[in-house]
Amino acid sequence: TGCPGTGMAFSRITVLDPPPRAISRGAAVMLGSLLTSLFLLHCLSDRCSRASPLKASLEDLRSQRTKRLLSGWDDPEPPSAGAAGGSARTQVPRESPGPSGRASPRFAGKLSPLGEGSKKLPQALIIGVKKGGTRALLEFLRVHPDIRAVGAEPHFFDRNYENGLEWYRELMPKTLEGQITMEKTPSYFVTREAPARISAMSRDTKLIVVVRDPVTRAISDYTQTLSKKPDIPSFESLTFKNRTTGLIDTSWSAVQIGIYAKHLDNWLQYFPMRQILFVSGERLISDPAGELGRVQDFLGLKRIITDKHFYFNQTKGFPCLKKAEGSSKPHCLGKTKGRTHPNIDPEVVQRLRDFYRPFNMKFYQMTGRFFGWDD
Ligand SMILES: Nc1ncnc2c1ncn2[C@@H]1O[C@H](COP(=O)(O)OS(=O)(=O)O)[C@@H](OP(=O)(O)O)[C@H]1O
Repeated sequence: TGCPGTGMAFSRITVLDPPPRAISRGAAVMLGSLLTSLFLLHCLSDRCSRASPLKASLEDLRSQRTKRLLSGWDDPEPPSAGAAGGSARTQVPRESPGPSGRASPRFAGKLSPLGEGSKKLPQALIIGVKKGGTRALLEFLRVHPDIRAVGAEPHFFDRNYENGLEWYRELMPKTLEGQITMEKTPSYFVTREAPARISAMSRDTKLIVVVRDPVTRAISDYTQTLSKKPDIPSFESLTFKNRTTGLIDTSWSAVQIGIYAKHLDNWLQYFPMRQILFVSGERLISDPAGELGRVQDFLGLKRIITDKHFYFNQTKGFPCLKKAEGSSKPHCLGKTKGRTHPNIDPEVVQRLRDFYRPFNMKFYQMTGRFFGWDD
């Protein structure tokens, strides 16, 4: 009646004369261990986690949320090819497949052939100004082998801050040692919270602001809105609080954004002037290589982008790249850059010039650069 005897008897019985119940128990044990081994093998090959329907649906939800957030970007210019910039050292296709296997038009980055490098938080940002020429500057900078940039506007420090720095870092292209990660979101310049938030990410962040005559900037801004909503009131009527008294409506964002001195004051509470570079939007058109030279110096990079990279496209009326980054073809910015502006009543333009003059003077004084908007 002892245990060993029972065991022997059991094993003998199962081999020689298995009763039906013993067979099914034995088979169940074998099947169970077989299935367990298979499952373990499956997990070792890293498939079990992906096979989990719960996890899959959580990931779907997460990526859907990110997609929703990203689709809210207001840059009307879809990144021309490949949303993230790349290195000239790594001549590979501009778009890399997203998690779905398809190239994501906005954030697809140009990876180095082995996908090496790591995603880092940006060390330099183009923070403004809206309609200043920020897209042109970013597209030109991306030609530099030591710059990698997100093409779309992440709007992290204004709209998406609650997503956290990890979310932000994930948007960045991979960089190798010595390469600078960049992004541009022109609304940062006028976002009250942006300086503190960027400083909290890193006090050493280099900031670039492309500025343009505030009057033409306002008209450009209005032209963009008009292209999306053709029914809006005229520029002239939006400019004034009261047309007869000539009181300018400073709460209209097209006017507000151009009061550069006021916005700059806010940045200077958090960043020293030496960490901010002002690029002339006008010179970026008339002498792109000159402005790019200043930017490369500011970023501590070798002056690789020179005159040789640009040609003036007569049809477009703007400088274009002889070879776009990662390509051998000439490249101009898209149709939404360099729009024809509507004619504005010259009296209204003059009234705006008078309005901006003192702010411009203050801005020249603060930056130590004369931008020549009030000649
Ligand atoms: N090389 C080149 N090609 C085309 N356009 C150029 C270029 N350099 C500067 N610009 C000027 O850029 C203006 C658009 O500015 P942004 O790119 O900052 O606009 S946005 O805030 O991102 O919407 C855009 O304004 P509009 O002319 O009003 O369309 C251009 O004047």
